[in-house]
Amino acid sequence: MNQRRFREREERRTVGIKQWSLSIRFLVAVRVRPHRADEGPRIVHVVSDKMLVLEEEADSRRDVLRQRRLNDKHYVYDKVFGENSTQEEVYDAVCAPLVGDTLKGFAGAVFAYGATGAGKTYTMTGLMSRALSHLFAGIAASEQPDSFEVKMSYLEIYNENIRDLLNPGPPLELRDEGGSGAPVVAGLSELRANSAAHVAELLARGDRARTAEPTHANQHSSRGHALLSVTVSQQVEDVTQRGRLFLIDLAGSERAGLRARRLEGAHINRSLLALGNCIMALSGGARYVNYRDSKLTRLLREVLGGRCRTAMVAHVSAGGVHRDTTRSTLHYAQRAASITNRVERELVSTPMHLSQYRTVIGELREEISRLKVKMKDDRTSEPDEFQIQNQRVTKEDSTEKVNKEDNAENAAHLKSLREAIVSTFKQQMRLRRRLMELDSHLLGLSLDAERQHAAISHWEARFNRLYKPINLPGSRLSTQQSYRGGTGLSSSSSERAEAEVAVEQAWAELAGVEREQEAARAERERVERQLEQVRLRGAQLEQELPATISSGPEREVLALVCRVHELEADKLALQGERAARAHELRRRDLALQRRDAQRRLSDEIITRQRRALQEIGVGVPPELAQLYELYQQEIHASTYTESNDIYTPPYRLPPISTSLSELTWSESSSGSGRGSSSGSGGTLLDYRLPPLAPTPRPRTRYSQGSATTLKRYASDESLVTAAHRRDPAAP
Ligand SMILES: Nc1ncnc2c1ncn2[C@@H]1O[C@H](COP(=O)(O)OP(=O)(O)OP(=O)(O)O)[C@@H](O)[C@H]1O
Repeated sequence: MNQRRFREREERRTVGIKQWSLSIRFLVAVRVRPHRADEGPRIVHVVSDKMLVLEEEADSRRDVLRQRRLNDKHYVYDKVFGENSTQEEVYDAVCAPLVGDTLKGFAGAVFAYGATGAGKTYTMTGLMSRALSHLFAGIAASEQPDSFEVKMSYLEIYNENIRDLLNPGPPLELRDEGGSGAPVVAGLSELRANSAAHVAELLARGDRARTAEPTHANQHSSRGHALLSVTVSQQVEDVTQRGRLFLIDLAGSERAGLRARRLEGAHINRSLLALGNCIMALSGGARYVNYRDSKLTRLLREVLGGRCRTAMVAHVSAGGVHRDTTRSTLHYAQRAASITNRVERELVSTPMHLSQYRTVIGELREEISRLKVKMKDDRTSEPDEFQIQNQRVTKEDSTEKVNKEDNAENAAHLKSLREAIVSTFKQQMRLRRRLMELDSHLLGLSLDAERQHAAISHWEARFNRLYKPINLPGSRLSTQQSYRGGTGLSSSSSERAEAEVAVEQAWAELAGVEREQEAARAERERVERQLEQVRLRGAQLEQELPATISSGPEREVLALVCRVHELEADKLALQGERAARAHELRRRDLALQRRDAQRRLSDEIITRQRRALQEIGVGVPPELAQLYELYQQEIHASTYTESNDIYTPPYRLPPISTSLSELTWSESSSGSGRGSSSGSGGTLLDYRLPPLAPTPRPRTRYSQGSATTLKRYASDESLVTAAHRRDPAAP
């Protein structure tokens, strides 16, 4: 392709680039795969290039959890590609801007997300070949095509094992290079690509080596994440500029339903969850992002955490049989998209005092440059006011020559002093930043450790009987051994295998985290000592100032430099506070997530209990009905406060008024009602519901029927369930 054609094409592509506004670092697009006749009615409708509608079930009255989803849902993204979209359109809007970035020495990434058979591989195949042709065309059209070198590697992560797709063999090890360096896949082949045709051949070879199996939705389903990495190096004078493009075809996001696939599914879900967490943390401006949770995120640390642009193309099928997976994909994508927008809001709400500091620092810097310019002018032209006054008091008989020599000597001394002070300031700033980074890293590591402990506790709780016999608190190894050696587990062997993998990984991660904590603490101490030395040196230099400086503007410049330094230090201190606050918020977020999970379970319990009662024709005692109603009001009240009505979490308890009238236990039928209620205990047991609230509140506190008292307990699920449990037995 010659230069003119390349430019024409580039101009066309700028449309896509413009759509990708600079404020969006993370672009979220959705592509709808063409509908097939065997997939049920079409339920996904593309309304515009940014919006689509998901039709919900028309008749869901029998499923109360779904009643709130009766209305069709609208979803908005940065870009929506309909069923007739072409590979070229997707490429131009999503990938072309990143290829432009790669040629300029930046990194970029595109992820294909979605359930099995939704079209991820189809899209990525199109993007991969186009991206590489575009790269080679860009290089050929450049001024110095020979200064470029293109290398590619292609790997697969399957069951947390890394495989080289260009040179298949045993699993490869992912090694942390230490510090903040990107991890390296030991032994991964990185081949030099000479042309688009050569690349096509390499890609085809890699695709053949991918792990694939037929699934219910796709005869040729890729079971692992495939990651193509293209590195473009350019020699610019004596510097090598390096751009990188990652194109990632993620494994299907659906839950592995088949038992045989449970482990595979656990690994897929784990890495997709880790990826989602990283994207959310990054989009939310978090200072610490946990990449350690999966190999996928560890490998993508460079691209996710750097200042590069990333795109996610979520894929959905238009047919009704895929409704659940489609909904879940749309939610995942919407969550990422909505959080991206929140970044802008957070920037606006930067604390006022911090922005004031910035303004003052900016003003001071302006002042410094003004004075510097002035000083330069003064030295080369007229003497300044200070010098004029100096000259006036200087004795008439002093020779001009002596003055000049003195001035030159003074100026040289001042220059070296100023340089020394500025250099110590810079050193101090660098060390302070490093300290902050280390603090933030340590905070993140403690969160990381907490998460791993939580994961271990989860499995411990689930396999309680396994842990009980050997209870040696404080000794991690022995707990682990007790886990391995334990018996009496009632779960299936695949569950046991899943737990074993998860617990082992959690312990390994924890050991890694602890090692990293130790190293970070040691480094922190070292940096602190260095900082103290530099600060002492700075103070000594500052002490020299009044004695040696005779020029007013010079002194002023140095005083201002000192002031800037102080303010910078204050700014860093504030940023540190902010990081600590952000850490606290993340901790609370975790707690909220747990509360949410508990609430969802409570909703589920209540719904099932009601369904069970309805099925056996048992009424609900009036006070319990009232509690239901209050619970429902509480849920509605919290839903109201949500500004984004488009995305409503699917687990809210639906309105119950209609069904309530059928269920309400009437006073006239109280005797039989109570009798049936006690019968319902057996039915509930048949459903194998877990034990209800452990500590029922005294009945008198809610049986009085007072609205205010009831309101106080309305959001307390344990009370609702406790009420339910106690009522059948009530006299
Ligand atoms: N936009 C599209 N236009 C035409 N056909 C498509 C499109 N997207 C997907 N297909 C076809 O649908 C089938 C499934 O697509 P694909 O293999 O890309 O799904 P996938 O999401 O990668 O699935 P898996 O996760 O199981 O690998 C393929 O036969 C593919 O050719």
